[in-house]
Amino acid sequence: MAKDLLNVKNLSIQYSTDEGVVKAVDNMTFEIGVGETIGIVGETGAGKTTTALGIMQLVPNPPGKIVQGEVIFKGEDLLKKNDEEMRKIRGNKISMIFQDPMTSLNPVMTTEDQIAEVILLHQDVDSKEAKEKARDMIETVGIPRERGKEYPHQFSGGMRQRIVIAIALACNPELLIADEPTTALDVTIQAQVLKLMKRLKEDFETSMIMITHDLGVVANICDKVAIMYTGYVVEYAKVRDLYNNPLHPYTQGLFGSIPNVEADEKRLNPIKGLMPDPTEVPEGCPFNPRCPKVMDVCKSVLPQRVEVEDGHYVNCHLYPPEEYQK
Ligand SMILES: Nc1ncnc2c1ncn2[C@@H]1O[C@H](COP(=O)(O)OP(=O)(O)OP(=O)(O)O)[C@@H](O)[C@H]1O
Repeated sequence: MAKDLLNVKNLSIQYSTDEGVVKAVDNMTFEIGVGETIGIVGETGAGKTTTALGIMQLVPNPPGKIVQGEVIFKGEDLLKKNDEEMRKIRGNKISMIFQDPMTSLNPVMTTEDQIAEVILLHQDVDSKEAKEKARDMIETVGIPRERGKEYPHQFSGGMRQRIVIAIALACNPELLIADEPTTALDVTIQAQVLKLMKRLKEDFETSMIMITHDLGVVANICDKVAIMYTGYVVEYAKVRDLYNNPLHPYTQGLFGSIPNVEADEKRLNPIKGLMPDPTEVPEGCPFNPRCPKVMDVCKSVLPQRVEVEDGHYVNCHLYPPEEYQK
């Protein structure tokens, strides 16, 4: 069993809005071992990005606030670090890749200068060495090193995202957080970028959090997965266990929403209904109004996390703790 690099414990993050309080992340717990990748999956608004921002201490405050929890990175709680300490960690030990590469790149700076800037900030090298390392990174992500002299607009979308990956990996971070890194790209380019990320993660032994709404991406790249619904993790397991034996009706619904070519199904079975208004999440289990297996208890009592098989956790009244507690 890999040693834990990151332990997120009971993390809760809220936003105060004019409409009321949004519990964007509610009592979230997961861990990542060295070299391991976890997928965080959920529909839009489930709280995936807020989880990432919480780990990086980048939740905008106001309106956001971390109300409880711990984010233990290599034995130290990041939530207890000050701005200066966090600046040294971000981009160096923990990096983040966002959905749209254009928002992360500076349009008026050459790509090699942008990578070199990060290296200079965190490593004890002069600018010539930093530039050389930057060109090495450009080559590592599959772009000819001479193109480092070019500006972001001279690259295609897929190449820009490769540059963003090069920036994120420039200081060989121990943890990479990728927030829907391929969503803005064409399907064929998506596959190439994912393949690249998978290879780099293995070469550099980087641990990774992959935020996505795509279960295919998870199957491809992740070791573990947390399924989120309205800020709340409903199921958490090794990828293989979750795919072989999805327990939560919401997870089962997500699988029912994927076209299955082999089964030659005529129609999909999308989950009925919509995610609730984030300021008016239903009492009890937040999924209860959409759940095909809803019981009375689901409408008033929030289910607790139960370990149904080794390392496979679910929050659902169909799995009462007394039956599964060892
Ligand atoms: N700055 C903010 N102010 C108020 N509410 C916010 C803010 N940022 C996020 N939220 C709310 O918090 C909840 C979680 O949002 P978050 O962006 O973390 O979800 P997500 O799962 O990453 O969604 P997406 O896939 O669309 O990025 C949503 O209800 C969202 O409206």
